[in-house]
Formats: sequence, C-alpha cells, structure tokens
Amino acid sequence: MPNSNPRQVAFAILKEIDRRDTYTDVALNRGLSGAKLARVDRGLVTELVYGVVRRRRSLDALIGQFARKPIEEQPADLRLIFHLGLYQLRYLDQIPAPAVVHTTVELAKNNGLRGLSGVVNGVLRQYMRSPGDPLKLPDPVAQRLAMLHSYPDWIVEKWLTQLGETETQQLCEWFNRPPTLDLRVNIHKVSVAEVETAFQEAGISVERLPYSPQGLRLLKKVGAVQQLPGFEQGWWSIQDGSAQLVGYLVDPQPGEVVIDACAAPGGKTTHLAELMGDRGTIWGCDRQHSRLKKAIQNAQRLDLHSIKTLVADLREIGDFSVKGDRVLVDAPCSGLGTLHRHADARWRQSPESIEQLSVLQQELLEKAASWVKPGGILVYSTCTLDPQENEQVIGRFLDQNPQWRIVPVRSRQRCPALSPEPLAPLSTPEGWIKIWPHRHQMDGFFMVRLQSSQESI
Ligand SMILES: C[S@@+](CC[C@H](N)C(=O)[O-])C[C@H]1O[C@@H](n2cnc3c(N)ncnc32)[C@H](O)[C@@H]1O
Repeated sequence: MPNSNPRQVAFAILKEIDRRDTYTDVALNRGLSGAKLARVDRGLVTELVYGVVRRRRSLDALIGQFARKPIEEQPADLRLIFHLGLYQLRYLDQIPAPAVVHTTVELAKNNGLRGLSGVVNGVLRQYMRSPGDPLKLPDPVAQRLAMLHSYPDWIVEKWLTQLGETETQQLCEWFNRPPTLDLRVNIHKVSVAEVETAFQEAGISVERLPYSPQGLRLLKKVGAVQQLPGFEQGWWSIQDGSAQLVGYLVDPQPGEVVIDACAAPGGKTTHLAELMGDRGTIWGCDRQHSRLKKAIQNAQRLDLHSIKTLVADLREIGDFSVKGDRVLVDAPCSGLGTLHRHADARWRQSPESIEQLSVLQQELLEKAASWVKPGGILVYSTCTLDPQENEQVIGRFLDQNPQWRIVPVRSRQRCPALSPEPLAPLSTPEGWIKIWPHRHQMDGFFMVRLQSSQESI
C-alpha cells in the first residue's frame, strides 16, 4: 500500500540515498511517485530530503555532541532518524518542537529501533534545552564556516582564497537557499512582454532579469512547469539567468555556422538558434545520445529548425566536416556554481575529481579550437567557480596556443533584437565573466571569449 506518512517517506528516500548512493533528485522522484501524499506533505518530504542531504555535516556534528556513541558506531538508520529530527528542530520553524520529538520517536519505533527510541527522545530534548546555538564550532575559519554551513573544508578553503571571509560566508548561505527558477523567452516566437502578460493573467508573478534581456524569474514556487502558460507553444525554456549570458557572449549572427561542442540537453544550443533568428546552421555535439535526444525534443517544441546533432566523443572526432564561425565549449564541470540546485553535489566532488575534470576540459578546448574558422570565435564556459577548471584551463590554453587571445566584452556587442547590451557590466579586467551567486543572484558561472590572431570577423 502506498505510504501516506511524509516522515516515513522521507526516511525511506534517505535510506535509498545512503545505501545505494542514488542521486538525491532521482531517489526523491521515485519515492514521491510511489507514495500517496497531499500536496503540502509532498513539499515537506522534498524539504526534508534536500535539507538533510545538504546539512549532513552540521547534523552529524550535533549527533557527535549529544549522543553517547560516536557517529560511526551508530546504526545507519538511527543516524538518519537523528538527521530528520534535528533538521526539523534546527532549520524549520513551522513544526512545533514537541511534534518533532513525538514524530521522530515514532519513526524510530516503526522502523525496528523501538529499543533506541529513548535515545532519540533524549538527544532531541538535549538539543532543545541547550542555550544559544548548541553547535560547537572549531576555531580555524575554513572549518568553522564549513561546519556551520555544512560543506567539505576543501570547498570553503577555495572560496576563502578567492573571496575572503565575509563573502565566503555569504556564498555559503546563498547555496543553502532554495534555487530560483528562470525562463528564457523564445524571442524567435514571442516577445518578453507577451510572456509576462500571459503569466500575470494566470496569477503567476514574474520579474525581469537585470542582465538577460530574454529572462524572467518566477517569484513563487510553481508546480509542474509543463502546466505553465506558453510551454506547449514553445514560448520559453527553463534556463538560469547566468546560463543565458553564454549565448550573448557567443553572439552568433544569422547565417553563420556555429558548433556547440558539448550541447546536451540543448539549453544553449536552442538559445543560439533563437539569437540567430533560426537562420544558419548550429551543430550540437555531445557524447550522450539520450541527453542529446532532449535537445532535439526541445528544438521541436521551440520550433527551431537550424539545429543538427552529432553524437560523438569530441576527443575521438578527427576533423569536423565544417569549420565554425563560432564554437562553444560549455564544458563538463564539477558544478560548484550550482550547489543550491544539487543537494548532494558538494559531497560528490573532491579535489581529485576537479583535477580529472580540468584535464578533460583542457582536451575538449584544444579539440574544439581546431574547428574554428580563421579569425572565428571560441567561447569556453562552465558552471563552476573553481579556478582550476576555469582561469587555469584558459591560462594553459593561451600559453600553449599563443595565436589565441581573450576578446573582452565590448560595451556594444551585436545582439540582434536585444537591448540593452547585457554583458559589459559583468566583465572583469582580465576579460572574462565570472558570476558569483551572492553578488549577482544567479547560478555561479565562468565564461570567456577567445579569438585567434587572424583576420577578425
Ligand atoms: C555542462 S554540460 C552541457 C550543457 C549544455 N550546453 C546545455 O546548456 O544544455 C556538458 C556536456 O558535455 C558532454 N561531454 C562530456 N565529455 C564529453 C566528450 N568527451 N565529448 C563530447 N561531449 C562530452 C556531457 O555529456 C554533457 O552533456
């Protein structure tokens, strides 16, 4: 029989994530589809699962402080039950504390831990009775911020080097907030004002994005995006404001040949086609066939016909059949700029995985550079904030390929049908764009435009 107790459903989902190392969003979708829950309870399950995964480090530290046995010696299920109880007490204010204690003790009893239900009761009550913030923090700044906001030390250390303490604290807080949802209006079909009006008529509040002339941000949570006005008609795509900026940096012109070397699922490929008025050719390449199929479906929904696709590992393609006026490498990366969207990403990456990714990124950039027409444009972008995947990849590429240079964003870049020019205020003195979420209220992104020193276009 489908489960109708939200805490039991959340517990089962967390168990699957814990035991099978399932991705959080996959386990959540599966768990919710097998349950029979009211809308409000589905919301609670989502909050509990994402929250517990995200705040694991802080929650473990609290268990370490209040339980008699160290965390490694606790039964795995007991640890999850502590997590659920402590998360509600610490981070949710809509559930009265006695109700949290009662439901968490019941959860222990109903899941084979009746003998330990007194321990659960004791730990939660100790937490409630402690004055001030019970979480004891270490002195060194990186460990302190990492434990308080629940990140691995190495990520916080990287941010501290780039930002200093105050901004690192702001960034840590930002990535623990629920993600925003942005739309990119398909200006090939409809105007931003028309979409804005359709949403307002449906009682859904939106606001314009400051840096993206095609962008609208939804101001409240909505249900299934497919039900929103204009989805079926291809009026818009879901794309964060910062990802939209990549299209403007490529700045494709009608009639050109553009190669999107890491294209799936086509968020930027379709944007390029929109900016070109669907005139010209866009090659969308990716090694993942299933993800590339989504790009084709998206292009069909958006009524874009200038996109061709190629399934291949970039590194194994000899020479591309055509050269591009512009080539985009939206590289696979650690995603450290989108940690708010992926609750488990902070635990899945490591200094070693970043090192491996930077080698791949370098290879992809080198290969894609050979597909650019003389004097053409090459854009490199990632949704990570790690210099090893960004600035250092570009630095090495320029060292090894002295004929290439960075082309800073001009204050008047050509963007047909669009004004004002969105990118100039975001450009750094080095010539690239690095979006810091806590400064710009968008996903973290890095993007840079390069040109070889031949006749420019
Ligand atoms: C950041 S995602 C691209 C997102 C896409 N540009 C968008 O906006 O929707 C990176 C993509 O690179 C692809 N990729 C990774 N390694 C590759 C390789 N060696 N050759 C081709 N594609 C690769 C992945 O399959 C993934 O779809």
